[in-house]
Amino acid sequence: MKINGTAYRSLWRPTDDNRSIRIFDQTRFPWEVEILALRDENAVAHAIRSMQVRGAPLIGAVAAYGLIFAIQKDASDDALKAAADMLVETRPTAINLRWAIERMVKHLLTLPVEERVAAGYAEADALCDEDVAVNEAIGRHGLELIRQAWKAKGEQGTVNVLTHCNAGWIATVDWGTALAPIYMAHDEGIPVHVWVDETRPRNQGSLLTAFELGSHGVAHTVIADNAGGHYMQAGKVDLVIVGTDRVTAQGDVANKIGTYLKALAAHDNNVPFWVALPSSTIDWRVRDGVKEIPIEERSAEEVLYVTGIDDTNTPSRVRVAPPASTGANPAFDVTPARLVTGLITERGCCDASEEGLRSLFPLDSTTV
Ligand SMILES: CSC[C@H]1O[C@H](OP(=O)(O)O)[C@H](O)[C@@H]1O
Repeated sequence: MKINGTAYRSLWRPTDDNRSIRIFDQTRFPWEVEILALRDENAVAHAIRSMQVRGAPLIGAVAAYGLIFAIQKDASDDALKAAADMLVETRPTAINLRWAIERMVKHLLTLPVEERVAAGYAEADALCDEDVAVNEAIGRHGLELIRQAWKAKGEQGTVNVLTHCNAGWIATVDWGTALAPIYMAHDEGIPVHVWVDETRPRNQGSLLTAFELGSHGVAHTVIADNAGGHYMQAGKVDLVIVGTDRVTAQGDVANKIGTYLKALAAHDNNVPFWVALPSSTIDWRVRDGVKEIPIEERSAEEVLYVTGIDDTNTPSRVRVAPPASTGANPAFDVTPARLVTGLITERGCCDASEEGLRSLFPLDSTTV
């Protein structure tokens, strides 16, 4: 997608330095567009932990290259597995990280040591290209939902979509998941408006989703996380589309903290609640998301402080709780499948259930 009229992916290999990758430092958005060069697995691990790079599919893709940076030094089985373990541990909830690393390790272990670096770059490049194609397909399938909402309104007014956190192109290699249908609807001329949950505590909504939508010219309004239910009650939300970090075999959805509360409000107000995901986000090995999905606990400082810029455009960080107060910061929650209208995948839309998922991804077509 574009930033200031220039087309980018959120991750790329520069032609003049092909043993490195480039990413945006997403902690600087929207105030600055800072590009980081990564050429070492420890720098990749730091970028993921510190959320310079974030978003389930994107952290998987970046970690894939981090694995190659490690085996450039030592491509032995033990070194490969040690680097894989280190990178997988950087963030526990998004299954795409583990999926990408396991895909790379499985491929590289079949090869002689001397072939692993070149083959690794080829596999990571392929993984990125696949992510772009998959997300474009998600966009096309999700676009149909927005078209239906537009028709249901007699093609009058606007289609109002609420989204939580950032599941846009900067959360993936390109296009995004939840935002891909919105971009396509906008480009098709459907008047779409997005309610953007600010998404405390790191404000991926107000800082990243609003930045993305504004860059693409999509109408949007930033709202407090707690306002979504109010707008649903007022009939101002036609559908909710969010991303996800892990979907279980029975359709439970892990996503940014606050998603569960949005799903409850949507269910109470009969607002369709859709979750957009590539199949790399399905974890076929777990069923009960509430019991089985590890929820990342991040620093309480992310809750106790807010980061932004002051009126002099100076980056600032202000405390929003008494000095003596402690905080807690679970980064994700799990929405039970019963609250999910459906899943938007690269192969189409399906119910949030094992039957629904298997209708699109039969057992023989997936790695269990
Ligand atoms: C397309 S995956 C986006 C998903 O990842 C985000 O988490 P984080 O910003 O912490 O990496 C959020 O849960 C989004 O829904």
